Amino acid sequence: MSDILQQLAEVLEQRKGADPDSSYVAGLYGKGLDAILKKIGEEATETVMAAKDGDPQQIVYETADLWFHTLVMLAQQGLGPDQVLDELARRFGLSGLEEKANRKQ
Ligand SMILES: N=c1c2ncn([C@@H]3O[C@H](COP(=O)(O)OP(=O)(O)OP(=O)(O)O)[C@@H](O)[C@H]3O)c2ncn1[C@@H]1O[C@H](COP(=O)(O)O)[C@@H](O)[C@H]1O
Repeated sequence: MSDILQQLAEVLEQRKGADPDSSYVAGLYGKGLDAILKKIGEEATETVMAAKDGDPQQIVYETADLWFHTLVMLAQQGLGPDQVLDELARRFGLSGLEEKANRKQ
């Protein structure tokens, strides 16, 4: 797995239980799941708008914001990037149609 995803996941774990005023992530945890999900929605919209504008730097910036907030959501739910990467690895090599067929079972 990407080193930075692993390192970031570890920091996100460390922020659990921290004073909400002590950091951005601790503050998000303190606000609860709905606040985290709201950020994901906002960052997804900003990513879409960046892609429509076609500015490569902005697309990367907004996608990083989206990934980051998704990682916060995973951590809040007791999950991490490992599980998502494992799922992508499981799908790798399957065609889209095979993956779709698997979902129906
Ligand atoms: N990668 C990030 C990261 N990406 C984005 N952000 C924050 O996510 C927010 C993005 O939201 P917006 O673009 O809407 O900006 P904003 O208006 O300032 O957002 P709000 O504060 O109003 O929600 C900003 O506050 C960014 O600073 C991040 N905050 C933290 N990290 C990582 O998380 C680690 C832990 O962060 P702390 O808990 O703050 O120490 C840090 O060491 C970083 O590695």
